[in-house]
Amino acid sequence: QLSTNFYDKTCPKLFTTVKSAVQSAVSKEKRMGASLLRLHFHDCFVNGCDGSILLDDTSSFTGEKTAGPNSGSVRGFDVIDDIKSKVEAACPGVVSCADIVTIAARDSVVLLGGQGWDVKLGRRDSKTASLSAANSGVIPSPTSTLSNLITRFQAKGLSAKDMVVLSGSHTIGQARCLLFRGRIHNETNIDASFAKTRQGSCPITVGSGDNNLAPLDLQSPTSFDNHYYINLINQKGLLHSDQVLFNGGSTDSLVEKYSKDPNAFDSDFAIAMIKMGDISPLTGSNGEIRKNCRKSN
Ligand code: HEM
Ligand SMILES: [Ca+2]
Repeated sequence: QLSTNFYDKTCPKLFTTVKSAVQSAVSKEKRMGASLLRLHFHDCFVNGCDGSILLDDTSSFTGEKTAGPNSGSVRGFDVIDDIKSKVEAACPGVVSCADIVTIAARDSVVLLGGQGWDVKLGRRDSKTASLSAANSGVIPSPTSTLSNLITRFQAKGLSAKDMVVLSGSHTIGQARCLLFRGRIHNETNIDASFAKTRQGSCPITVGSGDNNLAPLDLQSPTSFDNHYYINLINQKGLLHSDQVLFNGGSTDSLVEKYSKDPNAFDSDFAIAMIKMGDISPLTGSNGEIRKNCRKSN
């Protein structure tokens, strides 16, 4: 029931408003484009794309922000607040926070050199959020096996191919040492000089340098390109969950394809992002249009 023209009459300036706000955020800090893309993923995988991840804790519920996969990790809430206030000024009470996150994710990809796609809109916002839902394992862990990743995505109606192509998001952004320490110190399917370089700012000792950052794509961490797949072929995936996509298993051929064909990556990415954005939206009289993305009306 989502549609690309949902706000054409009610908020004609929506797309230009969001785009210019994302542009100013990304020009201040390129990584923010990655953070906004990831925010959409983590929203959609927990109870659907309903803006639940944006809610602050209240006396009646603890939300998703402090969940394992999100705490100290997801970013971009201030940028969403900024976009929301500009959208509210243009068309008060009309556009959901869930849709703003969807558009901001697309605009981020485009600003960093990706292809873009027509986003479907009409999602409404949840009135609540759940810490336990966000901690229930629906968001895959970076230590996942390949079959685990496939299962997690299948549970959301996404195929193994969608999973491989959406993982290409790791062509931008950063990860913390504590999430790739095991890989760079203990695994053998890793390029030796790459491992050594990463070890330099991520010591083997647990608790030491945990929050030091490294780019998910060593070649071009602020360009949305297909280098992620080329890295995997060269055993330079940063996360365990990255390298499992090219490790002698069923997804090797797709990784090879995207490493050679950036256009196929761009167009399959667009298709998969639209699919991800379709996960269990609230529509009709369900949910609400939040005035403030951090709290229910
Ligand atoms: C396939 C399963 C996936 C796993 C296991 C995974 C895991 C991770 C981890 C561990 C990080 C680093 C977090 C930190 O250091 O705090 C990360 C970052 C990131 N992920 Fe994923 N991810 C997956 C899929 C996706 C998908 C589907 C998207 C988007 C559609 C995505 C977009 C990103 C982006 C853009 C970043 C960098 C964020 C930033 O720099 O702020 N990831 N991911
Ligand atoms: Ca959600």
